[in-house]
Amino acid sequence: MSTQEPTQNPLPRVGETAQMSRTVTETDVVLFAGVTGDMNPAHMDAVAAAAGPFGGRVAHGMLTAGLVSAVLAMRLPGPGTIYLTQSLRFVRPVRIGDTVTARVEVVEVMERRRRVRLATTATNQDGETVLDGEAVVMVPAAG
Ligand SMILES: C[C@@H](O)CC(=O)SCCNC(=O)CCNC(=O)[C@H](O)C(C)(C)COP(=O)(O)OP(=O)(O)OC[C@H]1O[C@@H](n2cnc3c(N)ncnc32)[C@H](O)[C@@H]1OP(=O)(O)O
Repeated sequence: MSTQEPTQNPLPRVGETAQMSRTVTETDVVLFAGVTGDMNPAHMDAVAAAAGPFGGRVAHGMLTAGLVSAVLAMRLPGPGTIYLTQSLRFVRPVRIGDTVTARVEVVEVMERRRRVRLATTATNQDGETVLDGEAVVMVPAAG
């Protein structure tokens, strides 16, 4: 019989950062439209989108936001993370072929309730911010 306490998932520290990059493809946009049902012509119809505010098709804003979710889940805090809240500002459009880097930075750790607040941003290949916001997540003690 073991008398050892079970180990807990570690909480991150304020100032820790993580990021992931992805080049957004035609396939990404079409698959995202199919999964969500968001067939907005701004994403799916080149002719209609050409007459729109961006002069062409753009990626779904929530696809870009999904890249933030991926960083939270896979890097920081990492696997097991549970989303609680996420604010978002879509600052610039993301076009097919753009390489988006989603980045998160820990700004507050609430140890007792195992909650973490993070600044969340995404930039394009030119270093321009395309999305910013803030997330609060829970880091379960186990799992
Ligand atoms: C439903 C889905 O299918 C649709 C999508 O997913 S569309 C894809 C996701 N969205 C985007 O790609 C939009 C990207 N955003 C932009 O390109 C720009 O924000 C804009 C062109 C929409 C507006 O830019 P601009 O005209 O330059 O605006 P200003 O800088 O002049 O600001 C005017 C005021 O508006 C405020 N503001 C601007 N952008 C945002 C934003 N994303 N969220 C909240 N507020 C925004 C800005 O702060 C100014 O406010 P102020 O009080 O006057 O300072």
